[in-house]
Amino acid sequence: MSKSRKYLIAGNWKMNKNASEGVELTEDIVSQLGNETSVGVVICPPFTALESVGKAINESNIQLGAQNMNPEASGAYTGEVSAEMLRSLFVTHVILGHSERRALFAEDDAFINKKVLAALANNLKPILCVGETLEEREAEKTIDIVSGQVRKGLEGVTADQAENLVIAYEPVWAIGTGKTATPEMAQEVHKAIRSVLAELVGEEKADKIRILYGGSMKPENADELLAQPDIDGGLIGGAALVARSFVGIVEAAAKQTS
Ligand SMILES: O=C[C@H](O)COP(=O)(O)O
Repeated sequence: MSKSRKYLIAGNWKMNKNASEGVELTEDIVSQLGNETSVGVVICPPFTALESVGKAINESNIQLGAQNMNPEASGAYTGEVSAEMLRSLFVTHVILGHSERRALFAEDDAFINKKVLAALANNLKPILCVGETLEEREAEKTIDIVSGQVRKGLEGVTADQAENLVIAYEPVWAIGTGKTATPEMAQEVHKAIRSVLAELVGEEKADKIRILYGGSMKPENADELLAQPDIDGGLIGGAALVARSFVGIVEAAAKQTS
């Protein structure tokens, strides 16, 4: 059964690929994807490869995403990059609040919220990442944790801005571990996220927001995950670094829509 929401497959390269390696991978993805337009595709390379990858996707339907940004417009923030700087490189999406940034760089919900608001104010589509740790899952706190992250991350977002939002549910214990949430486990959380979104921006708008799954997604498990009613795509880490795997996941999404 096809959904009204267009699937979105986003590749998060994390700290992998320099500029020339990024171009090589992108060219491979572009040639394997051909004219696929039924699925939205975003590639999120490191900052240093944004410009060259942006040129390599120029003629294709692929969009460009960044992996982070600072909420301030400019100033003395050594090492940081602003929304406007990303826009100047034709970036359309930005991953915010990834669990690696929360855990390794101490980003909290309030800071992530500032970034979400700054991204939206600058016409960037935030991909807000949420997800529970293994300890939280075992303590049966998953829905509370994830709902809280969505509420705090989206504080101040208006219903009019909702169409530009993307949420990614990434159970921390499934990231880069080869362990995937079962489709049923993921669907339960995605459904809960959609009801929080409905509370925040109304049911009609919430129905249009894409909620991606992330955590060891690959062509072999993509069909089942993407078939779930509230899973609208994937945020792909490891499998996005291999053109065939990444394109395989896009093809799985395309199959769902046909
Ligand atoms: O942003 C992507 C996620 O962290 C998933 O990474 P993974 O596919 O390597 O598990």
